Amino acid sequence: MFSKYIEKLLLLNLKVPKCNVHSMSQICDTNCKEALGKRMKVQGWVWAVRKMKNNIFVDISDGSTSKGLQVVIPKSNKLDTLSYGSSIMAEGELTLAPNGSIELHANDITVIGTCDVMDGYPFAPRKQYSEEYIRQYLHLRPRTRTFSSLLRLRDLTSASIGNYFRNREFINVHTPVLTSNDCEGAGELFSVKPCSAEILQTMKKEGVSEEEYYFNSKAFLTVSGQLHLEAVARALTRVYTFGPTFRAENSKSRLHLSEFYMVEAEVAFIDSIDDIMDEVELLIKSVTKDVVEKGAPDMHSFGCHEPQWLNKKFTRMTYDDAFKILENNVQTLEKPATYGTAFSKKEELFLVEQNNSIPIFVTNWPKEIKPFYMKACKDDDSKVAAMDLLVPEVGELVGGSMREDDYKKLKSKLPLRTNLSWYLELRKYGNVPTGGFGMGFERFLQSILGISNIKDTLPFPRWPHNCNL
Ligand SMILES: NC(=O)C[C@H](N)C(=O)O
Repeated sequence: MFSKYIEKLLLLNLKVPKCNVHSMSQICDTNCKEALGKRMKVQGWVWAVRKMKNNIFVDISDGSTSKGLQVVIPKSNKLDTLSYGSSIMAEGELTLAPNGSIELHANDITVIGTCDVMDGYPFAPRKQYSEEYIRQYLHLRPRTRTFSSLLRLRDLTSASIGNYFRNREFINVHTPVLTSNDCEGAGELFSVKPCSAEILQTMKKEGVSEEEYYFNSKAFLTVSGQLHLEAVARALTRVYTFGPTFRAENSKSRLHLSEFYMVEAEVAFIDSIDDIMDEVELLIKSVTKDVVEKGAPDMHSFGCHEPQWLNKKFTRMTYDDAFKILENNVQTLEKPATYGTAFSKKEELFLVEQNNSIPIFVTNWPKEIKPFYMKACKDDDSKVAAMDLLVPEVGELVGGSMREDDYKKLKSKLPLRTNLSWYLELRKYGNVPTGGFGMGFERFLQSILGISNIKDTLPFPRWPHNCNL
């Protein structure tokens, strides 16, 4: 296996690293017999140090895999500055330990960066810490085993989403982060204005508003790439974007972030929301299967299992039917549901729970509570062809709809949105029906990895009053 990796590099015409430093993933994951007896150089951070009678045992990790490598050094070496948390480089021979795993018998260890564990380093080996405790040290959190597993699983999931779309012939489009539109119309925008001294001075001189000077219009951080994606879908047919989106919601809940990544897809030439739901279900199940399979060691060290719904068909029901279920369960819910409003988190979670924890697509929503761009249902003008996917523990994970493609109907909904004339114009030239969806990436990670708090799904979470680090 190990030599196969080298072979692959050579095939790609890439140079095998000269310094002969190998990653833990190359050494531990391949579990290769060929590497045994070879001299290797490794580098990483120390998880734990055990001083025994003749030898010092050091567990190190470079973060490339969930596994650590045990380095064994004769005690005759003077290594006063070696402690957990320090960074080291070790050189020696790879051998098989009595338990069958690979270890490095080092004759040389260099401490690259010391770690004074008495001077505030917040983690000690083999100690369990709560997520809240670890979250206080965002800059050191990647050093913990669980969080480094999370980061690798996040990477794997993100790559798997890219592969899924490629296999399904979707084209990746980078939609802008800076925009002048509020796609969702909910006003949850962060506004952007320049703060360069030079520009500020010019603005003052010219007496122009700070907010509108730079772009000639107000600018915001995007809440969704959908509108731009609709423009590209009317040329490339099947497109997706996967990038950061921002919502100025005043919520510190375990399910909200001010900055989150969203996977959004848009498909042209479709005429039913059912096609969108089929795509969402396939995406979620394919990516989850892939992560469960390829990420097994990290899922194990992270302490999570394959989600129970993975092999079950997702339920589909209308808003009206979901509402009836809520109405019939007033006692359990304490508060009666109000028809024509969005479901509360409690109601969303209840609906999934009573469905044996199988995800539910809720369709045919009252038009008043959904954004302007959604298309009316064919058989009921008071409802829109939209869906929300509700999943266990998280509630709403995906939202999507057929888009209003009738020029006149859309125009009547746009009077207050003069800056969206370009969006309306899409319905004028070679118009086609489109539909699409958006899935919050962090909520997806929460649901497949069983993470209770969304702040533990990405390295540097942003939420109200928290943007210092
Ligand atoms: N692309 C989408 O359909 C997502 C939708 N704009 C939302 O933010 O919920």
